[in-house]
Amino acid sequence: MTADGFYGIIGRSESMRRLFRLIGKLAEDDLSTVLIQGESGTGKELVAKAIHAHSPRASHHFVPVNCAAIPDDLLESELFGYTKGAFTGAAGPKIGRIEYANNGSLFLDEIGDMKPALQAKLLRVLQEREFEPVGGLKPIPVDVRIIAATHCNLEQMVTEGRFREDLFYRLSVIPVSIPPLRERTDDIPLLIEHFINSIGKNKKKPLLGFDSVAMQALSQVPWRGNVRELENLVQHMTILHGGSRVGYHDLPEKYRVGPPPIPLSPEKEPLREADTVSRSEQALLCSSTTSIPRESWPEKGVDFNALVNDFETQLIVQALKLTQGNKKEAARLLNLKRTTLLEKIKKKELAGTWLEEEEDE
Ligand SMILES: Nc1ncnc2c1ncn2[C@@H]1O[C@H](COP(=O)(O)OP(=O)(O)OP(=O)(O)O)[C@@H](O)[C@H]1O
Repeated sequence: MTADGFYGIIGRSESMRRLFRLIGKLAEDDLSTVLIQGESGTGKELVAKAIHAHSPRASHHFVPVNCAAIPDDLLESELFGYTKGAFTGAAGPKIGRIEYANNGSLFLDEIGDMKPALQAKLLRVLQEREFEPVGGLKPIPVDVRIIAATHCNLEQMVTEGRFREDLFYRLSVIPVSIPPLRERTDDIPLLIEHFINSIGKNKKKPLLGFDSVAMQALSQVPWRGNVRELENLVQHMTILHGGSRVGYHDLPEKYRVGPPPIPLSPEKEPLREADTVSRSEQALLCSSTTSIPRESWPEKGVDFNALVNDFETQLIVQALKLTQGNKKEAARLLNLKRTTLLEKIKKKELAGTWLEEEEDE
């Protein structure tokens, strides 16, 4: 496990750290079947690959099969293979993916889409550790670890009679659940940095980053497509804004949720990853102006000046919003001299587009 992830799975949030520890444990018992559950784009295939790579099976094949992408009538021969003459067109025998995965791992993605007849055949592989190819009579022994994944609620499908109960229990010996991205927004800055580097590697003008206002907005997005959606956004922004830094107004409309968030700080330099983490920790502190719970204090302490500066910025922006940009009135609300307020606005470079649009007294 590195500071930022595990086998290429990026994440530092508590839920992801728990997941990495679980994957580590799974390596100790490399026969048990694993069922990975998570919304689309949460990284189920990455997790399956990490389980394989961390296990004693790592030097053998990791064989992925997407049960939803292969037509029903082909899936059986893809998985189990066939003998010569098994059906019209079977001019010779063909090894199936189960046999190809012998001593390694078979990753059955979208297992919820598997038809009942095949579910029964798969159950046999799990119970007997052998199978018959299509058209074959002789069972072939196989030593394969099955890792299944689904975005469906398989338990519910069992209740509705759409998935075999016995197979469900066989598969879910070790259930692994990947949380959706909206429940681990702490990981967003780290993931963005990772994608900026990987997408920008071969680009003349890689993206320089996202400013703190854009980053704040992204932490409020529901991310229905999870990490895949975030990766696509970084790709999209690299094409449009390569060589510069993405601001709130550069984001596609669906990511500009609500009014422009109040900037955490007016700094202009690119947001480094380490800063990003402390900024989010600091934002948490900023939201509580009177008392700060003990557990919210970052281990390495806080940047007092930056926090006070951020809070001052928030107050000024709020006053300006309340007064529709009337600086005289905002100064009155803040009990500041008008000239003091003007100086602060200038120093903080707060004249963002939304402020400029407002009427100056
Ligand atoms: N934690 C992560 N760190 C780095 N990249 C990630 C992470 N999670 C997902 N990705 C990337 O997001 C994309 C989608 O991941 P993956 O295919 O593993 O998701 P999935 O849950 O299997 O999706 P689906 O259910 O749609 O098949 C991939 O490009 C993957 O590399």
